[in-house]
Amino acid sequence: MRVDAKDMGTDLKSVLITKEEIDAKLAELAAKVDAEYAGKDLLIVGVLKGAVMVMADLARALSTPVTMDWMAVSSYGAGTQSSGVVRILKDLDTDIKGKHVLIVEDIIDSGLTLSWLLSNLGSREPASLEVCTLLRKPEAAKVAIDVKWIGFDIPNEFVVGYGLDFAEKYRNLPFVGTLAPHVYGG
Ligand SMILES: O=P(O)(O)OC[C@H]1O[C@H](OP(=O)(O)OP(=O)(O)O)[C@H](O)[C@@H]1O
Ligand SMILES: Nc1nc2[nH]cnc2c(=O)[nH]1
Ligand SMILES: [Mg+2]
Repeated sequence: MRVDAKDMGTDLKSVLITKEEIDAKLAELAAKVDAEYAGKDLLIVGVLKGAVMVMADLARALSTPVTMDWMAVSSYGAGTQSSGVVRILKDLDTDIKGKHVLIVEDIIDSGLTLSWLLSNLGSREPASLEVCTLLRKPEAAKVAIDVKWIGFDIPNEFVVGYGLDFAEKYRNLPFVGTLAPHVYGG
């Protein structure tokens, strides 16, 4: 069965990226990651909770054997504005010193979460540290963070689905969509 915007009642405004487009993009990204880490041990680190779907599908699209770990962070801010102050809610289970580490994210928006993660994980002396994100918004393209693999550059709209939530809902949609204004009080 195929879920589309109509199955969401009136909550969704549109489907921005279909499941088929996500699958094709992840296959493309996985081939690049495979090529980069051929013959190396790779640890992929997912940032909870949004990156759960990307981690699960990217990992299965890879030919490279990987180990997987997770971090959960919360960023403080006033209202919807992120301040860049980040707190670790769940740290990695493993020591990454000397390991090849790939951070996997669902979305980079202001880039503050990722900047903080790169500096935090970078200080643990991994052999290498790179980032793969499914989505990137225009704000992030302006900040100087080195993101090696990007799935889709998307417009500055609030998106949900495929791991991304609004008030913890919509994470299990198989596609990425935009919300109708009435859902978020717009
Ligand atoms: O570039 P930024 O402006 O920092 O925003 C991106 C981050 O925000 C979202 O996570 P969130 O903190 O909402 O938690 P979640 O993954 O549990 O939904 C998303 O999954 C990224 O981790
Ligand atoms: N769900 C969701 N979370 C975000 N965090 C930063 N940008 C977004 C977005 O567009 N959607
Ligand atoms: Mg997240």
